[in-house]
Amino acid sequence: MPAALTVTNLSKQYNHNLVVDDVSYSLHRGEAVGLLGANGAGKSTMIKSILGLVRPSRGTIIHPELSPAYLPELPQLPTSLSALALLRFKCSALGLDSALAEECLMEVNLSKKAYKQPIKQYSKGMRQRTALALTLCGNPMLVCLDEPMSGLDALGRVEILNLLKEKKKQGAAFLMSSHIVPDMVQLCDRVLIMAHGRICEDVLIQEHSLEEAMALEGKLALWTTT
Ligand SMILES: Nc1ncnc2c1ncn2[C@@H]1O[C@H](COP(=O)(O)OP(=O)(O)OP(=O)(O)O)[C@@H](O)[C@H]1O
Repeated sequence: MPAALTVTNLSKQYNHNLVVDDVSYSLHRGEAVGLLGANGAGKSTMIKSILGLVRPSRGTIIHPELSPAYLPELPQLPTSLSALALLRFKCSALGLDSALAEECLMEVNLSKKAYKQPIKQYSKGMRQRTALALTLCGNPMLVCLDEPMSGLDALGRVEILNLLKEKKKQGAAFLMSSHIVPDMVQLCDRVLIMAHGRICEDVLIQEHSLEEAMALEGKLALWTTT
């Protein structure tokens, strides 16, 4: 099966600061890969390079998707629109039936009474659910998520993890950056530990268990203190 994403010898330098340093990995359909590392390790820069938002200094990025779906770390939503209007707009841009807009909002469990309210009246978690619905609308096959659980309460995190697991089962490939290790372990099949722009370790996740999350926290601590 062809890879959903292949990154080869990717580097990004800002002036004299090498923030992504000769990184290579691939991601297959139905696979989720996590990016774990301290603040400034280069996770967001790597994701933005894949999306073409940052021009790499060196290396190649290959994916069959015309434009991968993206949830930015700080989603900017048009706050005068309602979630429903926004999702209808996205459906029509993708050539999909606008009736799907409501389904997308139901998937992320946005409260029904918020559907027609302007986004400026939403809480942080409601905005995050709307941004996730927008990202997942149309069932994209390659999805880059930067801190997807940001602002979600405990139940919301479980709901969204279950949704992402379901999309993964349907064949979507995920590249996800997060600081919440137990969430990452639940979804991801591999976790790349990053420090100073490099991949220090590629950790296989087999059981998706709390024990694996604790072991991963330990490995992360080792790499971020050296
Ligand atoms: N536009 C830019 N110009 C110059 N330096 C930048 C730019 N964007 C990011 N950097 C630098 O690149 C490095 C990596 O940043 P990046 O945002 O990729 O880190 P991160 O791992 O996503 O961190 P966090 O966990 O805090 O989100 C940091 O040192 C940051 O200051």
